Amino acid sequence: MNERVRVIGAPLDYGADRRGVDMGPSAIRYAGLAGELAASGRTAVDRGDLSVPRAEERDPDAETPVRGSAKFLREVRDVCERLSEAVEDTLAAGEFPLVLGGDHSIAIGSIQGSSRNADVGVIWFDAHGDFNTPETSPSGNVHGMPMAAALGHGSFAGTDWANAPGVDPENVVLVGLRSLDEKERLAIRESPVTAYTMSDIDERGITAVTEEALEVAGSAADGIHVSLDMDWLDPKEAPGVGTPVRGGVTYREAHAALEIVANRKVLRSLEVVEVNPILDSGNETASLAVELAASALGKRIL
Ligand SMILES: NC(=[NH2+])NCCC[C@H](N)C(=O)O
Ligand SMILES: [Mn+2]
Ligand SMILES: [Mn+2]
Repeated sequence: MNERVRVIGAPLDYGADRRGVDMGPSAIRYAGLAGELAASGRTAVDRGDLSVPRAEERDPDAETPVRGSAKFLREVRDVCERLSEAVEDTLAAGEFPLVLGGDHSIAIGSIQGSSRNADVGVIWFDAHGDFNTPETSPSGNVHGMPMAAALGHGSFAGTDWANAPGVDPENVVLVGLRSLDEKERLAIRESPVTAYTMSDIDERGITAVTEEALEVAGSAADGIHVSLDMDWLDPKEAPGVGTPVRGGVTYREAHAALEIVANRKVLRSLEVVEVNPILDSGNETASLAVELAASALGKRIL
């Protein structure tokens, strides 16, 4: 893993129907990101935020190049294209990309950038599968689609900006699922991706599940992209998210999982998404996002 960390903010809220998640990068920095990265033994450079046009000036239903419903897809595409380049440049410079969301649609850009000309596995810590397509999505929100977009499902097939050909679905692992839409559920079952629900974590424990996830994702030759959706955690720990679902992982389980990720030394890129300061209480979700990023990057107590 590269010692120098490059922080890239992606203050995008077009993929979610809740405003406020665009303030995530700011809240995460305010919660002490720089200090925690230093405490993880990393040298960090903050490249600031990608620019995102204001939503008030945009038309959610402006014509999009796909069938079905995908709100603000043009805007999501615009930001993801620039994010993909930023992540690719970071890796080319020998630095580690840490992407701050923004809603989860930014994963389309970070996964593509991380896997450009590389063989990369993905671990997706999330209450949701984010495996909808514009055809199956009940909401039309693109933050429910990034995993399907990366793998080229539905009308994302053959869309250069969205697909990540360097990611083999055999090396994709979803961890912590507890809220799936009906068609999304079938798509996950039919796909070669590996999925662990909260019941798997209940039965086998977070340590065994994370180790197995690393085994599966880690068979990709060039490392793993970890996508951490803060709604993976129980809403009691992380209230500041747009789509909370009861019954998530605890504070300790989340730290344990990310420490195990760090121990493997296969992490290639990391993103933390869906922090919504408007819905948060006392910036605690942003603080937790900072702590968990530090654990993933190797911070230890002793
Ligand atoms: N990244 C997220 N928080 N995704 C939530 C997705 C919710 C729902 N499954 C949808 O597609 O609309
Ligand atoms: Mn989620
Ligand atoms: Mn998500």
